[in-house]
Order: sequence, then structure tokens, then C-alpha cells
Amino acid sequence: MNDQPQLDAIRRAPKVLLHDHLDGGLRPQTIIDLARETGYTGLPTTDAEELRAWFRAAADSGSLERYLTTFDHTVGVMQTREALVRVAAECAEDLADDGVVYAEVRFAPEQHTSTGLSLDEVVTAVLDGFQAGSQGRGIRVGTLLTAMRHQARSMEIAELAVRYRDVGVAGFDIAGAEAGYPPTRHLDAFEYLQRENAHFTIHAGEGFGLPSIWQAIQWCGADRLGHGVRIIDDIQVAADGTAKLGRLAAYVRDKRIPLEMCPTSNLQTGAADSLAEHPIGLLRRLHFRVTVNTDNRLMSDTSVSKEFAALVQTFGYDWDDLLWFTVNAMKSAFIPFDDRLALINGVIKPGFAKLKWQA
Ligand SMILES: O=c1[nH]cnc2c1ncn2[C@@H]1O[C@H](CO)[C@@H](O)[C@H]1O
Ligand SMILES: [Zn+2]
Repeated sequence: MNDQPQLDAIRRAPKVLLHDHLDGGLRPQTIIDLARETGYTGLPTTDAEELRAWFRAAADSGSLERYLTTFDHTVGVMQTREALVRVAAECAEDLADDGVVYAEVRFAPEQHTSTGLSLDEVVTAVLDGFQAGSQGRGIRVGTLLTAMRHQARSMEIAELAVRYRDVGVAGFDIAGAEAGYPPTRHLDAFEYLQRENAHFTIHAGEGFGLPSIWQAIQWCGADRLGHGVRIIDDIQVAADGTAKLGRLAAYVRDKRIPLEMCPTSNLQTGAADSLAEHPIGLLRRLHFRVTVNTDNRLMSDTSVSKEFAALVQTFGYDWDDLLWFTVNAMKSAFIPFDDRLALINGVIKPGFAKLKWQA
């Protein structure tokens, strides 16, 4: 039995991705092509390999706010229907190539209207792109519509998410700088979504601490937490390794609230100092409902498989751990229970079983 999973085998495992930004996952060459086609002149270089390295280095900034400035370039070239269709199609292809069988990919429609597209046209273009890119590739891609937390369009975006929920939009999210923009700023949007029986996640506990997580869950009713790493501020670990959970951490664990953890991204924004010290190790040990995600594949030069491989290296995880993360993610997806169960029993468990027992 091979229980130390290697990257090439991990790539073949049927994986699930809940937290991935469409505008954080473009192929470098596509950015260059689209910049030329759409007249965007702000790129730091027009060499694809240099551009790949530039994004990774620029995102390695130690602060969420500086990290987010790199999106000016990706959002800058995603302003036409053709560009959005292409980026979404390539996203589905790249995820399928990495062995992802179910993904929820998010983006903020309000950031793609600068040359005159309506919010509806933006959403339709992205949905068409996902459909084209996932066709025949053994992947299902759902979309989360994000509202930017420093703006004031969350209600509009929430309504958009509800309007498109039966044709590929699985839920809603808020993103952007966290400090100074608490989730309750968008309470009306969250209350509306709850009345509509709709699903949403909230970026919380990444660039700011426990108050943000507390608001996201107890005021806004988030189904999942984007990152949520700072929940460890509410956990005390004694010298012998025993952990004492505060009331909020206990609530998150008891209620099985999914944590969409994105280890490499957290190292870049300074939410964690090293992978070895990343809260995912403790949270997994304490059986929080941890999931493993990419956040921004371009900015972090990553994939689900690479995130898994890094965790295997650092924490010694085996196939059962990777399966556990994957089933956690599938259980936490914003699609119907029957669909989740069918993927877990029909695709994920058999796929992992095959890899686990391969010599
Ligand atoms: O890790 C993150 N934390 C907060 N906001 C983010 C993160 N990654 C990307 N975005 C923001 O979400 C927008 C829509 O996809 C991106 O344009 C970026 O500004
Ligand atoms: Zn994110």
C-alpha cells in the first residue's frame, strides 16, 4: 500500500474545490492575449513566464490589501463577453486537468462592467464559459457571485444570485479588504438571501480576527467561512497538546461550519507565517470541518493538487486525510444533498480507494 501520496497520484484523485476566484486563476498567456485584444496597457510584462513570476512575487506581499492590488490586471482584461467566456472556459479546463470533479468558482460581477456590460451579461458570459469548458471533462462547475465589501452593491448582487440560482449560480459571497469592512455592513443582503433559502459564504477571519468570524456567523448567518483561519485565536493549546475551545470556536466546530482554508494564499497575505504553523494542522486534528482550497491559482502558482501535496509534505497526511478533506468539501457544497451524495459515493470514494491501493 502506498500511503504517502505523491503529486502525480494526487492529480488523479477526484477532488473538490469550494474557494477559487475566477479573476485569480487566469493563464498568464491569456492575460497577455486579452490585454492586446481589449487595449489594456497596464501589464508589467508581455512575456508569459515573466508575468507568471510577477504575479506570484507581487502577491507575496504580507498584507491582504497589497495582495489584492494584483487583481487590477486580471480584472482589467476581463471586461468583454468574449474575455469572460474564455477565462471561464479555461478555468473549467484547468481544474478538470488537475482532477477536480466539483468546483464552486467565484467572481464579482460588479467589477466587470467598466466597458458597458450589464450585470446580467457578465453572469451569462461566465456561465456560458463554464458550460463550454466543463463539457465532457468529468467536472461540474458552479458559480458563486461575490459582492465587494468596500462597495455598496451587495443587495443587487444577492438578487442576481437568486435570479440565476437554477442555471449555475450556487451561492453568494463577499470579498475584498476585511479590516474596516465588517460583514454586518451587508446585513440586508444576507437577510434577503436567508429569506430566499439561498446559500452564502463570507470571507472572514483572514485579514481580520474573531469579531469578523462572529459577525459572519451570528449576525449574518453564513453557511461557510472563507478562510476562517483566525478561529484559532479562540483556541488555547496547553503544553501537552490538549486544546480548550472558546465559545465561538466550539460553536463553529459543533455546528460543523465548513472552513474554506487556502494555505498558500494565507502565507502570502501574512495570515499565517509558515505552512508548518498554519492553523490547518490544529484544526484538522480537532476535527473542525476543514476543506482545502486554492483561493487564487495565478497569484499563488497553485492548484488543489499542489495544496494537498504541500500538506502531505508538512503534516505527513495520507490518502485517508486527503479523502477526509475532500468528503468534507463535498458535504459542504451548495448543491442539493442528493447530488453531493452521488458524487461522494459514486466518484470520490471509489476514486480514492483505487489510488490508495495502487502499488
Ligand atoms: O483571499 C481573498 N480575500 C479577500 N478578497 C479576495 C481574496 N482573493 C480575491 N479576493 C477579491 O475577490 C474579488 C472577486 O473575485 C477579487 O477581485 C479580489 O479583489
Ligand atoms: Zn478568497
